[in-house]
Amino acid sequence: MSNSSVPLLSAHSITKSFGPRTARHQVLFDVSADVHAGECLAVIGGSGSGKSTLTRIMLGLESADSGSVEYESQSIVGGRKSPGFAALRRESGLVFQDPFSSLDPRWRVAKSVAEPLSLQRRDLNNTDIDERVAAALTMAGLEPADFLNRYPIDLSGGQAQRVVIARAIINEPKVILADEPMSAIDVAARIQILDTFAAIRAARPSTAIIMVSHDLGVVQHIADRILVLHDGRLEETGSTAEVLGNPQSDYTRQLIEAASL
Ligand SMILES: Nc1ncnc2c1ncn2[C@@H]1O[C@H](COP(=O)(O)OP(=O)(O)OP(=O)(O)O)[C@@H](O)[C@H]1O
Repeated sequence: MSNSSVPLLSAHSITKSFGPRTARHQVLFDVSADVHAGECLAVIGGSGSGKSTLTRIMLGLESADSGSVEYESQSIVGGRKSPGFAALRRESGLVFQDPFSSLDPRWRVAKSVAEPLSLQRRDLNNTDIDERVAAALTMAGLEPADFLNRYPIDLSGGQAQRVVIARAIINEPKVILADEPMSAIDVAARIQILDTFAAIRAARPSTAIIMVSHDLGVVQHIADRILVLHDGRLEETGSTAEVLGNPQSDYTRQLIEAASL
């Protein structure tokens, strides 16, 4: 983990509501969060506690009602007009729960993985792109020769998620959001997804990962720090050892007990 005290990505006092003006439903209440280069931050909490909403706001995929978000000390609030937004878009990778909804069923794996690179790096020729696609697939634990020409329909859920991860890392992002990346994958294949994140961290130690997860076993394995959300409020945050070993709130204790760690 980086020693830098300036976070790579930080959100301050975020509030967010959904629904029409007459029936607003507030889902985040003054939540602050940050992640440093090289750090894996896990965001945990019960269903509907606001984990996805908070992390989507941090990655500029959703706007907050109030509060601020900064990427490399530059605001991303206001979308494309803000100074940090384009850099964050360019330098982030996204992995969601259902890999098949992230892949175009008409595209072979090679094209899906290459697309973000082809869009951003017009200077690269096809040989460079092919090499980087092969390297990303290999980092994701997939043998390029076996997978480059497959369509999504020819992939298991775990393989499809590793293709999505290869696509997410092809541009060497500084930050990766992984929102429940294992919950739609069968248990036997989850370890390979975890191994993929471990390989990314080993190969690119300055990459920050924000992982939303219900699975405290996974969190215990991969996270440096944990942020606990409870009904849209920050319950506690601390190192993985502190939060899991010595939780400060009853709510966190209940989550840990339910996970039988
Ligand atoms: N686009 C939306 N429109 C309306 N309500 C939304 C929207 N997105 C999220 N919500 C609501 O906001 C609340 C928080 O949702 P969010 O997905 O952030 O929680 P979560 O902690 O990630 O939940 P889960 O673990 O079940 O995925 C929920 O009540 C959800 O129904």
